[in-house]
Amino acid sequence: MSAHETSIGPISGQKSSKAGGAQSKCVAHLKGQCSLPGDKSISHRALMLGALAVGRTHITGLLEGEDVHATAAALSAMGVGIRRESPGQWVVDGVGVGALQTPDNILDMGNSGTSTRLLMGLVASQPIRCFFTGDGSLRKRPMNRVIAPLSQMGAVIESRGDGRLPLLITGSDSPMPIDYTLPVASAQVKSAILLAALNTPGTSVVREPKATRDHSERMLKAMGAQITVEESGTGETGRIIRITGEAELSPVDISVPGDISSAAFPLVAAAIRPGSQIRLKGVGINPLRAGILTALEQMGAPVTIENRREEGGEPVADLVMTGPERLKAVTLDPAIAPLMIDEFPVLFVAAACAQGSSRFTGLEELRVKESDRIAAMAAALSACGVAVEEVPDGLIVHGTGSPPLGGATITTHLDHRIAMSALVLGCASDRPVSIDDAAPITTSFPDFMPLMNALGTEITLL
Ligand SMILES: O=C(O)C1=C[C@@H](OP(=O)(O)O)[C@@H](O)[C@H](O)C1
Ligand SMILES: C=C(OP(=O)(O)O)C(=O)O
Repeated sequence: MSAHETSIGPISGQKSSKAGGAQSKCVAHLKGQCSLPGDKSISHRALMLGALAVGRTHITGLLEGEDVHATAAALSAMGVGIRRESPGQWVVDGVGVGALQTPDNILDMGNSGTSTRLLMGLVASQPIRCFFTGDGSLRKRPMNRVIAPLSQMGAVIESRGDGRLPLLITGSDSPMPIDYTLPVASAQVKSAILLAALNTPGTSVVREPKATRDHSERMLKAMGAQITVEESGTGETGRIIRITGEAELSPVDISVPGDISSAAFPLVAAAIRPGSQIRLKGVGINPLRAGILTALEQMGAPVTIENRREEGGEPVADLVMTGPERLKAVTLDPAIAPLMIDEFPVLFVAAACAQGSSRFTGLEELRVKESDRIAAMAAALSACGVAVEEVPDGLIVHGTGSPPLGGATITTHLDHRIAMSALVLGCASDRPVSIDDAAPITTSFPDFMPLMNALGTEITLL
């Protein structure tokens, strides 16, 4: 078996599912309990930091979606031994910081922004060269946000000219530490710099004006990196992260919690069907990811948090949602945006079923995700009879408190979150809601349909 293979065959970041649509019908309510697939952000980091550790990392609960496969395939192509032992159980034989090899082919990152930006960071401070490309969605996404700091650290990055994939990155053999203030609230940019800093002499500093998910910092600390996190005291939630390079990371066993971004779909489906009662077991509730819980509470659908515990340095709990008689409209504080950035499309669905006008702003980042999620959801909701107003940095959703009309086929634009949000909308609409392409769902939540249907939804492939 070559280094690029696992016991289940070659690791590939390519889509395996056939294109085809799906449809969701109105159901009375959702009932039951389930566990969610592993957190996507933590899964990427477990593979990458495992790859840089000296020795063997055991991972349980790894998300086996296409985005995480893209990360595994790229690391494998760079000489890291990665093996799948059984569902969710993976072993990574780390090569140590600074010991990755130039892959012998282009790295296809599929649909995954996190894989691309974090791996660019990893490559930036090592004397290797990688070509990165991706699917039609990823090739439209902005990479200048990582190209700028990584170039300052010494990497040479050639892109198509507009800072988009495909690009070629030549890592530096004498990288320089950086003191960098993030111009956008982005955990991907922060993590790219932290990964580059690991093989850079001296101390690098990342200043984030608004706190973003801190999975990289937590895992780096657990593996023995010299990293400190300080509140910046600038009024907002800012932080200053300092990391000292030429590090040696020690492997740790990583248990990946359930993904709160995936949990948002059954939570909202239950919230829009009165009388629903669901329990989602073992979901990560890192405070920098848990904005969806605050938002749903403000809409009159509080989540009960039970059995709180800590697993692998991350807070975890069981989440119980009881579908309320009616949902209230909300004007959400824009400060919450980084704490639930990927959950907005499905929160817009909750707002469509609420009584009154909800206002969501501070969401300019949603326009540069797998699709322009503000435009895509505005189109989806209005096609289903919901009045919306698009603003440059957000969406106003005029809910009437009665079920949306539905009856439309929604264009998913290669975006898993648009696909799943539209299917959640169908659970509470007068007429079925269809999507043109269900394949993107496998990027983050391959078991979405069976899991949702076990809770009572009626979602079928077309
Ligand atoms: O760091 C991560 O794992 C992620 C950060 C977020 O992106 P940004 O950093 O672009 O906000 C999020 O949207 C993405 O799904 C995962
Ligand atoms: C934005 C997302 O992922 P990525 O940036 O990794 O493509 C997402 O999962 O919603």
